[in-house]
Amino acid sequence: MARDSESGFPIEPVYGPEALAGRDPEETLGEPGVYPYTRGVYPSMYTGRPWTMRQYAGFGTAAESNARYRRLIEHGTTGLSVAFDLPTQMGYDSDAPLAHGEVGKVGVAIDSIEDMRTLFAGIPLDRVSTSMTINAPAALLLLLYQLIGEEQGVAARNLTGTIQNDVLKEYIARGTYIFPPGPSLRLVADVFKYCRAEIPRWNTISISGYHMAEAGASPAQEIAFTLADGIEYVRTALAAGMAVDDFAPRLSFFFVSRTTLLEEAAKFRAARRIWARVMREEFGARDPRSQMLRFHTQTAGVQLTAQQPEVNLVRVAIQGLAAVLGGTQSLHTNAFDEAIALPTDKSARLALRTQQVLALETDVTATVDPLAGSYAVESLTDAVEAAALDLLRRVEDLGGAVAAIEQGFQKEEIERNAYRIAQETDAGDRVVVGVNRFRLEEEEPYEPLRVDPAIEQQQRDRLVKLRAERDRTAVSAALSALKKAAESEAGAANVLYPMKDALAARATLGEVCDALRDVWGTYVPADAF
Ligand SMILES: CC(C)(COP(=O)(O)OP(=O)(O)OC[C@H]1O[C@@H](n2cnc3c(N)ncnc32)[C@H](O)[C@@H]1OP(=O)(O)O)[C@@H](O)C(=O)NCCC(=O)NCCSC(=O)CCC(=O)O
Repeated sequence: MARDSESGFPIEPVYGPEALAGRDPEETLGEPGVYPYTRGVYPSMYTGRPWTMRQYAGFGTAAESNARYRRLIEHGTTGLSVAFDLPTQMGYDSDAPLAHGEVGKVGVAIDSIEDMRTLFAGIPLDRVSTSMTINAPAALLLLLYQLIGEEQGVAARNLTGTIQNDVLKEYIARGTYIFPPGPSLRLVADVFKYCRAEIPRWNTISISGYHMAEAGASPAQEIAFTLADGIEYVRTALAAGMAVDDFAPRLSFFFVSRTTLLEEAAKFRAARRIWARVMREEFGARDPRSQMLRFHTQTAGVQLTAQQPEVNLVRVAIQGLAAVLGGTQSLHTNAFDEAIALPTDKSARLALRTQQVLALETDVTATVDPLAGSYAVESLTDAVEAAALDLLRRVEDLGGAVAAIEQGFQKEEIERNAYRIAQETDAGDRVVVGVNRFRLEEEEPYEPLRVDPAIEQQQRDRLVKLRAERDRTAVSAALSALKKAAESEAGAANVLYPMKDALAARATLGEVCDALRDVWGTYVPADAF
């Protein structure tokens, strides 16, 4: 009997040669590093360079997070990935009333250039690439990074990294938006232009399906809605006057990896194929790099269990393997205790060790795209692709990603799938080891890491000092210049230049975001749910 895939199509008990019959291998598979990139974006893939081991981390103060990054580098991580606390993500200083109780909780608190300097102390920005999970205030954090690079003597053209900067999925699934879609997209286009001129090796956006998946999206929904957002960003940049090959090579993506290894590997392969075709056929991209879907993967946090947490080590290894078999460029493997609390030093190290075992002890990195030609995997790739294309068409029929968001389409589809998963789990049809099968009478005790609540006061004290020391007139002049640029028509002035001056004059994150809020207003979602 066929079993249903996570995307909702049947998986046959047996696939045979008929699965590959009638396919044009050039068109569907190609060579690795060649259009449509089904087999991976680089000809040599991991035989040339392993994926980047990029563990998402950050909590408490900049000093504590800096210590964690240095330890991760010592243990062999090959890229950094910064988690910011909620006030930073929402554009508020640590002493804002709305920040109370949240400072340093889910990531590091960054109020100004001073915190940023501490965060990267002793970390050579010309040798490490850094991802920053920041969306509405992405431009600010990028500029702070550039300013710290300048202080270290690293030219902007040599900086490498990624800002998430994907505000559309914030409206759909993640929630840290500030401004309405119009000005948010204008800011994204300003970032694309700024990076092209000033920080050309920077990945200007990480178009993310991960959070939709965590909210319950199926694999097909995850890639369809993410690629639809990608298409909207491409249209935005084109409308702002950029040529497609001037920005598309620096678009990047971010997906989840679940324990359903075969379908996940198929999903990554299908996503690459769809994107390559869209970029070439719909947008006329000629530069091969514009057609390559490069992506980061995080193992599925939502599949981790608080019960018998050590079982998560096994899950993460399988999920990580799926990402590698799918050809990821960069990977975060979750720590086994993440369903309970922030990872401890030891669990963070174990998570990294999982990647090191995959890269160095297994043979999956010895040959490029080892799954190619598998009857099952090629069939699943076609099936995920077909399901995703169908959803992409529905988004287009609604008028594109933003119009669909405003009609609540993606959210509703995702919630429907989340409900299905919950029902199947409750009924025991979907097995979760240690939760609805093979339970323990009594769980073993576990001592989680807790963030010190005193951090909020420390950040407030730093802000009082900063505000007393800096040149107040220079700060308000810089903020006025920023507002003026924000008031101008999209495309007339790039807000990043005055924003950089304000940050260099030690304006705080909250002040810069408030200046933009004054001009652009804030987004209030339609009350559909
Ligand atoms: C493009 C990626 C995906 C990966 O970039 P990387 O720099 O790591 O890898 P890369 O670009 O593939 O490789 C680095 C350089 O080596 C080259 N290179 C790599 N492999 C090669 C090969 N086999 N042959 C030849 N060259 C190769 C590349 O061309 C590139 O050079 P050039 O540079 O010269 O081209 C980027 O966007 C990225 O790092 N993203 C990470 C996103 C992230 O960590 N997000 C965390 C979100 S955490 C979250 O959101 C979840 C929780 C929450 O809600 O908060």
